[in-house]
This record gives sequence, structure tokens and C-alpha cells, in this order.
Amino acid sequence: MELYGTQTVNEKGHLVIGGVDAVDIAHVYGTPVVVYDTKLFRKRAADFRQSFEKNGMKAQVAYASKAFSSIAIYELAAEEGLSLDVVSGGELFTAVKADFPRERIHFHGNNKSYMELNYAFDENIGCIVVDNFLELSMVKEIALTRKQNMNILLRVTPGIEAHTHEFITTGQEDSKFGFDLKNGQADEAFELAHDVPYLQLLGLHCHIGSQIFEADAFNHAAETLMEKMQVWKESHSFICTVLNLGGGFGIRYTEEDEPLEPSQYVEEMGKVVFDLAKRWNYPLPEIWIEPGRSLVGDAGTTLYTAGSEKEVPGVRTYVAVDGGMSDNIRPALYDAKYTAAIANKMLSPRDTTITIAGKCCESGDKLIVDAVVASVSEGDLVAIFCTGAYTYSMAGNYNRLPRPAVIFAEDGDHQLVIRRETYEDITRLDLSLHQKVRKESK
Ligand SMILES: Cc1ncc(COP(=O)(O)O)c(C=O)c1O
Ligand SMILES: N[C@@H](CCCC[NH3+])C(=O)O
Repeated sequence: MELYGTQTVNEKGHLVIGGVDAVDIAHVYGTPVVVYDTKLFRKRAADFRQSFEKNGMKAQVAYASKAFSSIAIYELAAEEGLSLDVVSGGELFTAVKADFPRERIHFHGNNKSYMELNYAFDENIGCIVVDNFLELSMVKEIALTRKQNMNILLRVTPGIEAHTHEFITTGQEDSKFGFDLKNGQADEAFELAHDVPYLQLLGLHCHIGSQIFEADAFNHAAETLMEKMQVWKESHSFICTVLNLGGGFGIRYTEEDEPLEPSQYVEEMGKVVFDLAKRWNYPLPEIWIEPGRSLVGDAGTTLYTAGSEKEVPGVRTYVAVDGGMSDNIRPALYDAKYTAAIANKMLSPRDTTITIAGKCCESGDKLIVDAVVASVSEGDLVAIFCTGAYTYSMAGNYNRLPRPAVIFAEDGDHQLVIRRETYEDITRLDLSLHQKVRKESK
């Protein structure tokens, strides 16, 4: 079976992450707990950055923090020289709490509110990625009223169908995101945006989807956007200085997944941009990318404790763990596949097939169907790998289950970065009918 990043197995037959025994982690923090191998995060960040540097290309690698947003991961991203993609006032607030360098924050979202946009101006962030006409008019008004400069990119949908799960493609024409590149919307947005006092239109953005394996899809996107940039150069002598090609670089959840190295995606798309710029005598734009999953996905492992077991004779054996769809909605939502191991029995033969179920009141709450693992008993530690992206950040309180704790492990040290939710936390917004509450003024 595949281990990820710094993971090893020690002489006790325990899984070790970041130099820390998973069994010790469970003793100290309880379960479920999400453990990040921060060295793997650092390595991925460096791989992305260096792939550009080595080819002499100016770039920004922005961590798409919807994959996992917390103060500590933002601090780590800043340390590793990354920029930051936020998609809401809440993520921006988290970035401010982490004191993330404002000039490296990029603000996304298909329905940013007036309040959120003002917040971005208050913090004087690096760039707003404008998604639609309403937002463009709001950004203009705010910039003019405040007499404050703001960099913007226009997000476009290039009409590219990436081969991934239907729910996580975003670059196709039938999408809620961005200005359509082919039906004139992008041109109209350009006319409205390229010559506005206080607004600096840096260039274009697209994001074609997530968990993509083929470099061709990114190359095609780069080419399509460069063509549009060339059209505006000819028609308006306008030069885009930034080309943002989004995220979406796939990772290996199971052996069926065959991603490329981050550097391969980046080098190929960089070459497309470089060659076209040369052919058209176009000043080489800075390339920005926004990896999320490929920075944190396989760096995260969730540890659960095995509980009840139910055999359905001739069909399957269910083993329930102390979390489930409340901390990882992806199997239920996307039919996402994961692999698992019994973290305290890593040297035992993997001779048992079980379905790992959660504890939520929902038949579909299965984390892995037919996982092949070592023989498992109540109290064993179940590790599910590659849970670093879109799990904690999509977690909820269904059945009022508390969200897990999150820790970072590196070089034998471990640190709590999000404490486990308590029942008090879960009820903190509830009001009793017997409480005297002042009515909100109209
Ligand atoms: C605009 C944008 N950028 C970046 C990402 C990050 O994608 P991924 O986590 O697949 O790299 C997303 C999510 O798919 C996105 O919507
Ligand atoms: N949340 C999705 C991907 C969507 C990414 C955001 N645009 C996932 O878990 O795979």
C-alpha cells in the first residue's frame, strides 16, 4: 500500500506521520483527528515555485485555501512564499488573523457582496478576481468613491471540458462562474474594465476544474486565454501583465489515479505561454496559479477509532468509526474514493475487507466501501489517507457531531492548530425560548 510524504511504519507496527507515532497522536488529541504532514506541504509549495523559477518565469503560486482554511495553514503558506486565494469574507478574515501579506491575497467568488468587496479594499489586498457584471460595477463604484487603487483580473470561462467529476468542472460554458469567452461577455467586460480610474486590469483568470490529470487541458486553457489577450492587444494596444490559470492539479487518492508531478503541469503550460508570447511578440505575462488539493490533499490523514461492527452475511461487514460524512462529505457527495489502513497494525497482513461507515444517521454515510485492511477490532485506529483537501473545510455539524481536531506534525513534533469542537461550541449560537433576547431592530 502507498504511504504519502514523510509517512513510515515504526518497529511497533504503527503508522508514523511527520516523525510522530499515529497512536500517540490519538492518545494526546483523541479521534477523529486530521494530521497534516507539513513537510509535504512545504515540498509541494517549493516544487511549484521552483518549476517557474528554474525556467526564468515570473509567477505567483496562490494557495487555493478553500481546500483547507485555517490561521496556521495561512501562516505556513506565507512562510513558504505562497500567495493566497480566498473566496469569502470569512477566508479573508482568517487571512487577516494570520497577518498574511495583503499584497499577495487574491479574492475570488461568484457572488461577492458589497460588504465583502469593501473589506477587500479596507485590507488593500493584492487583487480582486472579478467574476460578473454586477461585481464589476460594485468594484468600480467602491474604487471611485474611495479614490483607492485596486488590481483586478477578469475571470473567464474558456469553454473547456476537463475530464473530472461533473460537479467539480468549472471551465465549461454552462457554468455559474466568470465571463463567457466565446459569446462576447468577456469582450464586454474588458470594454467596461480596461480604462477605469483607480482600477488596474492586470489580465485574465480561468479555472477549468479540479482533480485533473491531463496537462493538455491546462495547455489548451493557456492557449485560449493568450489568443484573447492577443486580440485585445491588436484592437486596443492593451497588454495583460498577468495570466492566471487557476488550480485543479490532480492527486493520487487511489492507485487508479495517475497524476503528473506539479512541475510537469507548470512547465508545459509555461512553455505554451512562452512560445505564443514569442510568436506574437507579446510581452511575457506573469503566470499565476492556484493549487489547492495538490498542496494539502495528500498531506492530510484522518485518524478515527473503530467502533461497532455489523456483518450482513454474504454481503459485507460494516465497521463504524467515530466520524463520517460530517468530517468528510466527499464520498457521499462525489462518490470520492480513498484508501485506509489500521494505523496500529501496519505490519499485519491486509486480509480483511470491510466497509468503513461513519456514525451519522444516513445510510449513505460510508467513507470507503470494500476497503482491504488488516483485521480490525473495536478500539483500533483507522487511518484514511489523502483527506487534507475539501474535508475539514467542507465539514458540518450534522447530527451535532463536533468537528475534529487538526494537528500539524513535522520532524517528530506535533502541534494543535484547530482544537476539537465541543458541545458548548456547537450550541453557542442557539437561543433558548426562555432566554430574554433583545429584538433585532428593523
Ligand atoms: C477559482 C479556483 N481556483 C483554484 C481552485 C483550486 O482547485 P484545486 O484544489 O483542484 O487545485 C478552485 C477549486 O476548484 C477554484 O474554484
Ligand atoms: N470541493 C471539491 C472541489 C471543488 C473545488 C472548488 N472549486 C472537491 O472536494 O473535490
